[in-house]
Amino acid sequence: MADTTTDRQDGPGGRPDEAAGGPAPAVRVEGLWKRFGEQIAVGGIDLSLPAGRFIGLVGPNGAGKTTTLSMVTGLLRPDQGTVEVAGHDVWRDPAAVKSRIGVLPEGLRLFERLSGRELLGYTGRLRGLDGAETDQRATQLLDVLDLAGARHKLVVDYSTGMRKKIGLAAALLHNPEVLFLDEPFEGVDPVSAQTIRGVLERYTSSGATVVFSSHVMELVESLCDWVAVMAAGRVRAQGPLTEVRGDAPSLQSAFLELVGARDRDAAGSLDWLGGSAGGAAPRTGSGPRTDSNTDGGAR
Ligand SMILES: Nc1ncnc2c1ncn2[C@@H]1O[C@H](COP(=O)(O)OP(=O)(O)OP(=O)(O)O)[C@@H](O)[C@H]1O
Repeated sequence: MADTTTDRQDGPGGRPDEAAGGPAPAVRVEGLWKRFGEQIAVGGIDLSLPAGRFIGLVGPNGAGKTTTLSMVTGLLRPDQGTVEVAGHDVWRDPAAVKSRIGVLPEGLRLFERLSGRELLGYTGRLRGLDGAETDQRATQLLDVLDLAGARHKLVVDYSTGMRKKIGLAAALLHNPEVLFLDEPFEGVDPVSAQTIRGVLERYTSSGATVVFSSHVMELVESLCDWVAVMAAGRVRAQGPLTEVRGDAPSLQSAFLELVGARDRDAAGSLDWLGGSAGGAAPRTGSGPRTDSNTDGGAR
């Protein structure tokens, strides 16, 4: 399992000078801590995420991904540690960082009473873009993200997937250097997921950086060329995808091993759940069920 940031693998957005130690990392985190009462959400992590990559931040529920992304993007103050994004200290120079990043946070809050088009117009003004530029970019983003037909609909009436897409459009409008996405594909149908994917690939191919969190290993494996694995508030591995995966048959297997979940057979104890093994007889009537199955049928 690797912890390297310099050994470039082929993938979208590759920069040849990186291997020579060229550009600064997109994100550098040192000794980052966050506690909520007794709970250590993030326990002193170091991260160095290279620029120009498609980076996946993965980990089981409660691993500390959202807390980390919130601290990295200036939404949550760390207890300890430093964060630099695009060479600027997030907590000492927040304006410099915020002008260079786009964020699609978890539990995205939007201005619900604006239409999608108005939301982008407002975002453009907040970002200091001139009207004509905002108009052009907004029209293109709405079109590419298949929201043109819903541009006059109020955001409050958007579906989950539409909200993700308008949030992504708002995060991309000012063409940030680094884009942070917390679970961007959650609740998104396969067609919209493909659209989002295309937009992100286009974005990284011009040298920009995407950092996104996800639980879906297949997705991370197919999209990312660099991954960081978190569990219980710590970073278990970080590096090029191929190195983190190592000899494992898939990122999923490597992930289960890294987070220590391989031997868990929690479902085995639920022997009352579902049918019996070997194709249970369908339940009929209201009589008692006979469970001859003793190995759980869940494996
Ligand atoms: N505001 C909060 N108050 C108290 N505890 C919190 C708070 N935010 C997060 N935590 C705790 O910190 C830990 C890390 O949570 P976090 O949301 O960062 O994990 P995650 O990896 O994003 O999880 P998931 O994949 O389920 O979204 C969890 O134990 C969580 O309960």
